Amino acid sequence: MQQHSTLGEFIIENQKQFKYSSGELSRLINSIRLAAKVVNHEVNKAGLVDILGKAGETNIQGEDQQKLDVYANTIFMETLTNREIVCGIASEEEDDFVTISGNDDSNENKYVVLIDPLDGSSNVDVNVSVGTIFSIYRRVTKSGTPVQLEDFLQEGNKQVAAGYIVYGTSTMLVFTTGHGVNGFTLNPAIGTFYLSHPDMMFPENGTIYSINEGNYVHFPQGVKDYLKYCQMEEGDRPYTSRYIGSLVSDFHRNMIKGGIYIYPTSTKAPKGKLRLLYECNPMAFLAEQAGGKASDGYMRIMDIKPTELHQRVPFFCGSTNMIDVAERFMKNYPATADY
Ligand SMILES: O=P(O)(O)OC[C@H]1O[C@](O)(COP(=O)(O)O)[C@@H](O)[C@@H]1O
Ligand SMILES: [Mg+2]
Ligand SMILES: [Mg+2]
Repeated sequence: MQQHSTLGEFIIENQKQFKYSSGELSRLINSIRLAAKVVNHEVNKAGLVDILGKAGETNIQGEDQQKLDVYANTIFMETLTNREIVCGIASEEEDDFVTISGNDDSNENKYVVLIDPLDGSSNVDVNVSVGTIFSIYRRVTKSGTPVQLEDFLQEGNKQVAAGYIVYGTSTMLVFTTGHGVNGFTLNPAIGTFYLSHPDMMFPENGTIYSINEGNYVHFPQGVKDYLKYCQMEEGDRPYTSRYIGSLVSDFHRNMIKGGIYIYPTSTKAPKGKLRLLYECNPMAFLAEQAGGKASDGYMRIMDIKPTELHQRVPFFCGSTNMIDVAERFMKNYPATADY
């Protein structure tokens, strides 16, 4: 595909590659593109409008919702609902999944979307890059009937598409439909996404590690051992520590430069912090499509059978050789998280 073609052209050009290509998935990705532009507009002027700070509510995970969490959630929910292209949506900011029924109460649409409307919430007020993460599945229950929990609790290896938007120095939409990973940069002057990063690939090796070392004393021994390994004077080590605190932004940097992101279990978070369905599975799909790897330190993230909508898992994601080494340290000790 010729570089700098628009996202719209790319979608039309590649539609025939899309599994079950009936145009529905294209319309769905186009709607995510639209919602991304609306949210981007608000993020870019966050200090000027009343969108900073806490919303005064907590979500089902007991986290204080930021105003931008709520705003982004509303925009993505409305954009996807109004276009009647999905039969159900699950979101970090919604307690339960939302059934989208058509005018006649049934819904022939075949896709469900799982979304983290605003990723990196702790960075919103301090003007550090944040993102949105999405994951798309075909429903498994009969179309025309109300969507069920089982339509959302599918293994990551069943995803038909996944991606993220990073609202950073530039705004990019990066996604996969199972045929590689492509990145599109928004030209804010004309509101159009252009193909700027075709066929993105994780370097097999990297020298960057991303982890919140402030939790070091609470980490499992395998993680402590791996961090010591990263910091030793040997070969291409010590590695460089880089941690933005927005999964999307840390992942994006590591995919371009080579690196590993780890959010492990800890005595404070025995199952880890990140959510399997709308954070780890979509990033794992992208990582694998970009020649990288994603696990919980022991098993492939996308083979984990989900049991709850907001379940958390430990997350190791990045350059293949770095994940292999980290897993070798983890496998010296029994897994602590069970699901
Ligand atoms: O502040 P911590 O504990 O290091 O956690 C940071 C991690 O939590 C997250 O902010 C969780 O995502 P949300 O902001 O969507 O809740 C990740 O983006 C990030 O990598
Ligand atoms: Mg998140
Ligand atoms: Mg979030």
